Amino acid sequence: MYHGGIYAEEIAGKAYDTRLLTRFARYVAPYRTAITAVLVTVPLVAACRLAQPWIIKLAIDGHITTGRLAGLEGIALAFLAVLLSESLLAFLQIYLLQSVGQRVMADMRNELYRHVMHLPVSWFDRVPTGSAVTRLTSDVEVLGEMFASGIITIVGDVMLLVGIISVMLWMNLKLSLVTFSVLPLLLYVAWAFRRRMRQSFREVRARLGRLNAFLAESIGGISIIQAFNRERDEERRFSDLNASYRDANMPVIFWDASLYAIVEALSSIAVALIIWYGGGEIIRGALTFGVLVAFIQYIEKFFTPIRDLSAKYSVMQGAMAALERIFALLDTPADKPVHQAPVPAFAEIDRPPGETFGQTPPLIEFRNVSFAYREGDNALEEFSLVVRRGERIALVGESGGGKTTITRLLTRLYEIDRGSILIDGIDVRNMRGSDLRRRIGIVLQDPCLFAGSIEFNICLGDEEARLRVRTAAAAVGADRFIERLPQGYGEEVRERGNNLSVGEKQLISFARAVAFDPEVLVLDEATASVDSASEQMIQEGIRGLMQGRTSLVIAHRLSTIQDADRIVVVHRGRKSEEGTHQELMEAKGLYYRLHQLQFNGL
Ligand SMILES: Nc1ncnc2c1ncn2[C@@H]1O[C@H](COP(=O)(O)OP(=O)(O)OP(=O)(O)O)[C@@H](O)[C@H]1O
Repeated sequence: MYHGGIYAEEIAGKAYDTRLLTRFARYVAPYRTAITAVLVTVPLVAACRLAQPWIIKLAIDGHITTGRLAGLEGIALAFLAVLLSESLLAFLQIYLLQSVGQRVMADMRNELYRHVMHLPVSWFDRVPTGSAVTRLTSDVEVLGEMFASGIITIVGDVMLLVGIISVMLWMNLKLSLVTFSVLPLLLYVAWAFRRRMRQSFREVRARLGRLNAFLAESIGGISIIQAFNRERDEERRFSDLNASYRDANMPVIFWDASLYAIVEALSSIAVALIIWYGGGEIIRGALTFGVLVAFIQYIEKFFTPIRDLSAKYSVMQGAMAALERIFALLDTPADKPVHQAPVPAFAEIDRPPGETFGQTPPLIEFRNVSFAYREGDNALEEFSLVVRRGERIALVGESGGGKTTITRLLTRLYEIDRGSILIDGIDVRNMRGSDLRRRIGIVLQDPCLFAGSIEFNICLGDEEARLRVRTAAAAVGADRFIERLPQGYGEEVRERGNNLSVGEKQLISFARAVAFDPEVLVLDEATASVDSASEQMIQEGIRGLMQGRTSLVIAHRLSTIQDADRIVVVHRGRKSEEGTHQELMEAKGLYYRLHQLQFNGL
């Protein structure tokens, strides 16, 4: 009797919204045959339920009280047939409804996942991961609940209620009015209690959210918790949150149980009224015994759907809220559009006098690029950089200077606000995201590994890259450790690569970049310190990685970039210096100071 469940959050809105349901109908349309079959069963089930008390009335008035045995078996058989038909039809209805529900949910999850995969990275900055996961899981689940106990069953309940009221009125007007005298109270109780429960549900939902967030964080950070002996403390905090969640559930249980009890009591009162009034009528000869029994049965069939209607209404409200959120997510524009309006091409850009590149444009050019993650807080300001084919460029500077931002803009994970970024003289906004990213390989600071084999982690399922897995691993020197593993390239990587060392994870991510054979390589050097043997292994890997490629390296250890073609110092979103190691050391500027700091601790 715990209707509405944890999905009853944010229930305030409509229980029926034509716009949302029309759009939702598109997902149900492929299963229209099953839905039509369900729609046929709905009135039939209602008719079976309606017929049972009527058949009992016929048996009592026509045979039992008159002592006429002939024909009684026929009536008993008819009763049995109606009961069996009802069971069979109800089975069909529930089975079909729920299986369509599961199929629709699976389709929606697929569509949502496909969509989320193409959303711009900036969207994930705004929306917490947990919220995106909720859309794909519990929000979709609510729609399943709508199938199981919403929409169509409501239609069946309403049909049954209208049927019962009509039959009662037709059988005996006065007796019906006596029965219906408890109705206003029943309706009031059902709605008032349901409203209280909704308020309590909201609290339950909020506290469950807090509990889940805490769990995710503490399980994710278990090694830190254990390393700092925080287990006891964490247990206490969890226990408090758990108790608060338990307590929030108490009012819900109270109102639910009360509603159940009160509806039962009211239905008993209605039966008592019928026995009292109907009994008198029978004695006076104004009513038959069969009608009285039928009335008592109808009352039982009448109260249950009324009690459940309010719960079903909550399910519908929850479903409308879920649909609203799901469609809002689907309407978030995916991947950045390829700009149709002319973005200035290489030849059209105003250049300062004296600057020429001849006929061939450089491979990469940042031209006066400005960008802000948050309005008014520029992470990059008027940044310009030219990278020629085959060059090895190092980006250095203090933390938070904007180095990573430069690489994100180049791969169009974020859109620039002003200026332009050109590749081979073509503005990246005129290129398709997928084409652009095929040309640029990226190695992130934190090597991201997925559950699957080492081979899968190198090629990520791409067929072309799969052919290059072994040569790529060999190029970065990852083959040595992979071949020592019991399963070699088939060795399973556990969650986030927990069974591999930091250096090994790095090498796999290098091999991945090589396997995709990009023209340009962007490498965000890891800041994590590894022992000197691993360090040497990684440096060798990096050399293999950059072999014959144009590269842009974000360097945290200046020792690794002294032979770069050019070093660019990024400071507070601007380019503050540019030159070779030798030139910058001689200039005695920011680079020189960073160098002194790292090597001499000055
Ligand atoms: N997703 C984001 N949303 C909002 N602000 C961000 C985001 N990513 C970075 N920033 C901010 O932008 C600025 C530049 O960050 P960026 O990551 O480019 O620096 P960085 O030079 O790469 O630093 P590090 O060397 O520590 O990696 C910082 O002030 C940072 O706080």
